[in-house]
Amino acid sequence: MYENHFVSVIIAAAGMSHRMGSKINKQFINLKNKPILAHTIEKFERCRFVDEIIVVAREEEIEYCKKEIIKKYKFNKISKVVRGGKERQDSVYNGILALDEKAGIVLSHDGARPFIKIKDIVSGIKGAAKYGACVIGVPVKDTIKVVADDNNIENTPKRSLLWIAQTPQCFKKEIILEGYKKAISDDYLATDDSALVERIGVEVKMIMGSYDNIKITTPEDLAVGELFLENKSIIFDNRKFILQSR
Ligand SMILES: Nc1ccn([C@@H]2O[C@H](COP(=O)(O)OP(=O)(O)OP(=O)(O)O)[C@@H](O)[C@H]2O)c(=O)n1
Ligand SMILES: C[C@](O)(CO)[C@H](O)COP(=O)(O)O
Repeated sequence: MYENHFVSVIIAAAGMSHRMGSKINKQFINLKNKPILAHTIEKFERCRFVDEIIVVAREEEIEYCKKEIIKKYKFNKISKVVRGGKERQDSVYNGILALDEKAGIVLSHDGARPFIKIKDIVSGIKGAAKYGACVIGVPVKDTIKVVADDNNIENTPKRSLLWIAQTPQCFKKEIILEGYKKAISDDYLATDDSALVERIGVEVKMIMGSYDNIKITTPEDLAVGELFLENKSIIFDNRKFILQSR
């Protein structure tokens, strides 16, 4: 609970892992001997404000998920495991339909983002309570180009305005519900939840997160992920910088 809001988290884990090119769902691949999805769920389990976690899994993986992730790692905030849909948006919507009736704040999170920090989850929950809608993200470091089909560069957006949207994306329940209902009635598909809320005219705040909250998408992300879990530190300017603080 956060300030009388019941906090629900939807973890989307029902993708096909096409870009990983793996036979098994990438979320069941081990990083330091623990499946990626277990690393992810653990962060939300350990966040004291989180009341329930709904895992969205592929229908054929629901039983595996219950046995090899939830039971094995003794997670006890999981209220339901529901089946996913064709797109991430369909999967999150199935999670929304399964929310506890007490839900007041709803977070959506990618099962494939295991390095989320608890402090950033807390910022997201507080942001949703304060503003109604917020997204955890980081400013881009590179210059971004808009490129046409023929590879010609069309334009160069001003970098200082560009942020990478990560998850969790955090909303008051009625706001995310309205965004999803409108998207469904308009047959509108987006790659994140915030876009559905932005298009109904609700302001969404961007909240500074952490650069290590990467999405495990392609094989090189696994190597980076293993490195993060080493908890290696680098020292410069008499400051200690820990690659991933847990
Ligand atoms: N129909 C879908 C598609 C994606 N996801 C989840 O949404 C998150 C972000 O998606 P992404 O990294 O793109 O995963 P995949 O869709 O599995 O990857 P790909 O596009 O390479 O197949 C992942 O945790 C993924 O499991 C989901 O629950 N349901
Ligand atoms: C929601 C998301 O993780 C924000 O960066 C991202 O949009 C998911 O997109 P994908 O196409 O499912 O990788």
